[in-house]
Amino acid sequence: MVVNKKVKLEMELAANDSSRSPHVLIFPAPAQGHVDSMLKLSELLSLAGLRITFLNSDYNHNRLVRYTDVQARFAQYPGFQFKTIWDGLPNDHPRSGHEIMDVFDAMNSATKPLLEKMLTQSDPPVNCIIGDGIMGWVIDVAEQLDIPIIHFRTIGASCFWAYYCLHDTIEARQLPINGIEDMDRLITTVPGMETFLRCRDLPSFCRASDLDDPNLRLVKTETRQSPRTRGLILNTFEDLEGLMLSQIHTQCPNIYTIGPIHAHLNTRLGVNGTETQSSNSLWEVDMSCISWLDKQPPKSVIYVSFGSITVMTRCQFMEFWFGLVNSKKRFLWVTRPDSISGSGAGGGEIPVEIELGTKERGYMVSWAPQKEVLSHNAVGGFLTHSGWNSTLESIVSGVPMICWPYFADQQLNSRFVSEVWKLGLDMKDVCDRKVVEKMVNDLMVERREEFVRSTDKMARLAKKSVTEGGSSYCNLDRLIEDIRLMSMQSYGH
Ligand SMILES: O=c1ccn([C@@H]2O[C@H](COP(=O)(O)OP(=O)(O)O[C@H]3O[C@H](CO)[C@@H](O)[C@H](O)[C@H]3O)[C@@H](O)[C@H]2O)c(=O)[nH]1
Ligand SMILES: C[C@H]1CC[C@@H]2C(C(=O)O)=CO[C@@H](O)[C@@H]21
Repeated sequence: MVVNKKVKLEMELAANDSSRSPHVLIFPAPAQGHVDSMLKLSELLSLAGLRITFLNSDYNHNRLVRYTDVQARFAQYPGFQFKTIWDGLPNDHPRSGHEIMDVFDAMNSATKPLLEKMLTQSDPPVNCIIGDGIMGWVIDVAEQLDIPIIHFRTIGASCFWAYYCLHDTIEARQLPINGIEDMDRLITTVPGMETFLRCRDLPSFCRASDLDDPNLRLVKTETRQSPRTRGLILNTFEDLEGLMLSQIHTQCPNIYTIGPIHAHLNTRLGVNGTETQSSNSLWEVDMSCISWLDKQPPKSVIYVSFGSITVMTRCQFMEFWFGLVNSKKRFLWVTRPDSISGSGAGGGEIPVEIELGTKERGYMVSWAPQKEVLSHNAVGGFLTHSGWNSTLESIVSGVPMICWPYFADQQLNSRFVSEVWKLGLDMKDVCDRKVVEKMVNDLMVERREEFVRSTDKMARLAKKSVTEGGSSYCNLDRLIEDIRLMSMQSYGH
């Protein structure tokens, strides 16, 4: 965006006058990975003096205030406020596993009219909306009320691009996938990924045999909405996803890569990554694992966590458990109370060798301070579901990964981790104790040096991007300037 001298002067004046500074509504999809990164964006913009309303679902907000200090933390920003809205689901809906997908239809019908009303009545008026890129319907509301809107998509650029190309992939009849035998076929319709993207690496929704599957339709259609907005914010950095970003650029000319956002926030707050991180968790954080880690030798522990949505069967859980114990490596494992599905969820007999091995070398918690764990000196590997935030947090901490993707973008992220960035191993579509044992040993011992070379390098690049003069640092400054400019144009609205 080109800013002339007069506008620049007005912007500077507005920046010094908080009552004139832009009022931005930030609205994430109601899930941990979205709330966390968009709250971090809110803090970054609050630090720059913008007035922020963070719109959270009632359900998640109750959990956020119960388990964190967000209210006290954000009270230091006079222009910041929380507002809440109904996500359209009953309170007892699980909101985990594949059932999380119910929220998108529910929001479209129940939340949309509530948002319209809230925006119409907002005092001060909202000058700019930063909406979650998976909820395209917010653009309709913004357009109707003539409010500028920017998208924030919380997944990586590579998955965004694969979603964007779904129309072409379907048109070229490369989907649907024809059964298990077809999983290793190369997909050639995503420019930049022709040589390594197999059917099994496509986002999980592409596994549907029916091309009208509502989840496939959701990601395909919503991704194509972003060019309607004033810009696209992505939690990534140039050195990681430059090639895919240049592809996206052909469709969305105004991209702001500002990630890794957790590291970026640390830079702007002037704290280093080793200090205790403030939490935006929707679960109670169990800090006891840090004292346990303090007693373990350097780089000896594999950290195991499958994020906030993954659900697995009891049988899969036991394969992981046996694999970890049999690897003879130390492990710290996050097992959310709602993470085991099906008839075995209530528990069962635990073989004695598993119990003993865990007592000797393992530690389990229901929710960990993940960023702190990953930057702890005792942690040498991460067995992850490849959620985008976890992937970035591991990259910043220089920790190699074993990927066991569950759904959505995770199947694609894990391919990039193993095949493109060489930051670890991909265990997708397999859940077998022998494979777990072997991969843990490969990551922690046999192939350690090779992975550490790449993880160290990428960690350095990630940190560089969020230090003054780095690409993400400059892009955030540009975003702030553009929001000020956009808002000036919409004053009087
Ligand atoms: O014990 C834990 C476990 C996780 N986390 C945090 O929870 C977040 C999890 O986010 P992510 O790794 O992205 O996984 P999901 O919670 O599964 O996130 C959803 O949202 C992401 C962003 O869109 C997508 O990439 C994922 O596929 C999708 O499942 C991370 O910041 C973790 O640090 C903790 O703090 N403690
Ligand atoms: C529940 C998932 C469906 C798609 C969303 C998403 C995206 O923006 O594509 C990423 O992970 C999820 O949390 C959402």
